[in-house]
Amino acid sequence: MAIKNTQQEPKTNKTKLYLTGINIIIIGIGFLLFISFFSYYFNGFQDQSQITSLMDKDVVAENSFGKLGALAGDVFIHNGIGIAAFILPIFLVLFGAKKITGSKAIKPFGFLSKCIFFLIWLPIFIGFSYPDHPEFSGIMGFEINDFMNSFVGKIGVGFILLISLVIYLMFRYDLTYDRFVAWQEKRREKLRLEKEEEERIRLEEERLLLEKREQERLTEFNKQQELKIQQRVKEEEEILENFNSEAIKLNQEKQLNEKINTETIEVAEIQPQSAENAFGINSIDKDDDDHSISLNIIDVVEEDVIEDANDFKVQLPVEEELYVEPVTEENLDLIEDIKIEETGLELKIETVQVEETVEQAAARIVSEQGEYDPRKDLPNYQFPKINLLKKYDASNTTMIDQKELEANKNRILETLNNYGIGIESIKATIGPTVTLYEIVPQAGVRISKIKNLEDDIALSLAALGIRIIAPIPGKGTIGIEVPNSNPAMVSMHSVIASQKFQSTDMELPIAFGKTITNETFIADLAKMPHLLMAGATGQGKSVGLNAIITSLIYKKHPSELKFVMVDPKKVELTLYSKIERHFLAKLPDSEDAIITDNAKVINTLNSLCIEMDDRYELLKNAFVRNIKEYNTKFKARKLNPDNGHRFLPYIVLIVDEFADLIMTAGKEVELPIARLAQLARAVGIHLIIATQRPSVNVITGTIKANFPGRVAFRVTSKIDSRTILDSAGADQLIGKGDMLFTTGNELIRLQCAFVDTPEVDDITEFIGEQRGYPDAMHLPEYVGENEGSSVSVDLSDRDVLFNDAARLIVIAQQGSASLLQRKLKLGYNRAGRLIDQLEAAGIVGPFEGSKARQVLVSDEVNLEQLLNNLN
Ligand SMILES: Nc1ncnc2c1ncn2[C@@H]1O[C@H](COP(=O)(O)OP(=O)(O)OP(=O)(O)O)[C@@H](O)[C@H]1O
Repeated sequence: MAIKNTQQEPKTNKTKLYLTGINIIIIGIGFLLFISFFSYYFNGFQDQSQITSLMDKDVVAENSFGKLGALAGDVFIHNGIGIAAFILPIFLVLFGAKKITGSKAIKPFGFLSKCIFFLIWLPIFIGFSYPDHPEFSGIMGFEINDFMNSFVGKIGVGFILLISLVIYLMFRYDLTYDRFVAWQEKRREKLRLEKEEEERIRLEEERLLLEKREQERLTEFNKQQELKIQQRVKEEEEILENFNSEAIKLNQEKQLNEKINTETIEVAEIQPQSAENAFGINSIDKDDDDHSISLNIIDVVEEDVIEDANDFKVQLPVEEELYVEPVTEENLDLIEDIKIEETGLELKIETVQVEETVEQAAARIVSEQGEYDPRKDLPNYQFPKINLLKKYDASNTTMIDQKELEANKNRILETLNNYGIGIESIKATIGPTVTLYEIVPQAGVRISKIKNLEDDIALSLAALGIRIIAPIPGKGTIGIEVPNSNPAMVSMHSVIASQKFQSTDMELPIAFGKTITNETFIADLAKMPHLLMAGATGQGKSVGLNAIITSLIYKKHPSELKFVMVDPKKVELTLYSKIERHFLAKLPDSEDAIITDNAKVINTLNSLCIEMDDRYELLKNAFVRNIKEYNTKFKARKLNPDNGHRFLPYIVLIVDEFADLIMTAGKEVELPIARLAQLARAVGIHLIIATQRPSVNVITGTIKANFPGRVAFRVTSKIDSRTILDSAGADQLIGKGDMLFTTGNELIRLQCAFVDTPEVDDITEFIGEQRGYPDAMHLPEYVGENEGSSVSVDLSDRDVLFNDAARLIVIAQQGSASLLQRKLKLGYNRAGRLIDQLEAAGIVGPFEGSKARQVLVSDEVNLEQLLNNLN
């Protein structure tokens, strides 16, 4: 057997060799035909005329493959199928190559089956489209087309060609109508996604542009601030220089006095021990009658001449020699001892007290008077009672019934099942308005698949507001939030009365409402530190604002918290005017504490910026970093109120309709808001801004970046939701206080607590009837750029400090507002106004940029005359 096998092998090899040879010939023929066909298109016309005499030896064909090539071209192209004839040599080459290599990648019959249709269709099509070029359609294509043309007409031929191509493609590519529709849908989806992406990019670009502009504006603002500071520093340096030259003058005078003293002592024949010892003795008067000497002594500690004070009477006979020690704080006691024990002199000396340190002084005052209690201003103030809030019907809080739960569960499972998604387990958590179904999908199910079924699940549950959280952060499950058919109302009463709120130690606790697990949810505004609220109209924004204000009022004493309320809608916050004297802050010259006029908003916001700067100054001087540390230090009486220190209440700015403000006042509002949002957190100024329209030109990049706390009630579009929350979701809420809250991390779905207008009315009434402060807290004055110009100065309405300011300026011969600020302890604005009045009265010259103003009155005598004239 083994021998037989070895004999067979060379035989098979040989067959293979033969076959390879044959296949090489086939490939060769393929190439030959291909080149012949190709060449035919260039030389076929010349060869055509000689085609009948090709057998004649003298006839030379132009074709690259000679007569044979010319013949092949004539048969296959001219008399055959035209350009479609190229299919044949390609097939031959592929066939031969396949047979030799055995490669699966080469599929000659696959190629042929794809092209066979075109062997017929293409010649007819070319004959139909280019009847003047039979060399491309071949006689066959030309004739068939001609025949069909006479039979069904030109349109008929075109129609048949088209139909046949469509049918061929349908079979070839399996193109059913469903697939066509699916393809269409896919295309539409792609277009939609592209559009969305374009929109996103556009919005992003818009946001970046606005941010850039914002940045530029802020840089400009900072530059101006810096210039102002530089000017102020310069003014102060000049004043310091003046003081120095004054000091030098004084020193010279003092030295002159010393000289005179030495001379006086010489006259009295009392020699100081040394030259230094004489320091401190201003003059010595000798009285010969009662043998006494009066020493007029300079207070060395203060380095100031204390005129006719400290007149030490030294009782001694003139003959006795007196050694006067240098007068310093330490040796005053010593002198006293010496005078009584050794010399028997009676020296009347004021006792020098050892200075207390700040800590010691604070401890002493605290032990005498106790810590500073800001609430002592209104000692009898009563916090609003909990029963002012309505409980609402208990049946309102009944939970979702079992049947609904079961039905929802089944529908969810069914829907997922229809899409081939298996579930391992499902769990329901019932919230006040929404029930959360948590599902664990079977291994291998893609989360995005479930997320995509959001609409299908909503459809099967026939409910609005389905939100799918895939996955729930930190849980590894997928959440499907389904609104309850009978939502329960979360009353403000229930959240305020909750243990969590009552025992919280947050600085500014806000009880928003309840979570999906029915827990009371409280957040600290001081930590947030600013809050942005958005929601379409009627979705619970105003109720939300009332809930926030109510929470704060229930926790804070009027001395600890002030609201600045801006209400362009004029009706939402008016109720709070009753607590003006307790909880509100306003500009000194405004009548209403609730600001409804947009022009006033600008002044108020700028005034808040001044308050912020003032507070930063106080914090800096107290060496603390934030309001909490500052107030603790102040309560411990470590900060002296004489140095301007005061207890700082939190200030919460509430703007009800921000979009309206931006529309009317634009950048003038945006700039101070952005400044406050960026800087005010440490000094206890917090912002709550609500808007119906969360579009990018209302909520600009800078504002957004500084408002990490966001609340979204229901909005109308995904884009709005993205603008406010940076993600979709708010468009799927169900309204009526259903809200999403975030501080930058996860989104929390909450049911906002409901507080009705009559309840707010009762609370404000309760507080308003109690004794309050004489007026709302006054914010620093702000004089707008236009208001402060000298044109509007009315000299008949001069500041009460006008005369003092004028004298100060004339004595110092320096027209600077900061001098007035320091010496008269004024705010920047009042000092600025005084300077304007002084200018109008002709006491100082006009504003000269960075230089101090010129003083036009040379001395006090002239000034007094001028002031008399003015009076
Ligand atoms: N937390 C809530 N619980 C129950 N119902 C609510 C809640 N919040 C709002 N609603 C209902 O929705 C209605 C509209 O709420 P609200 O006035 O707060 O809307 P809004 O967003 O301020 O509208 P607008 O912007 O037009 O002032 C309320 O009258 C109330 O019936």
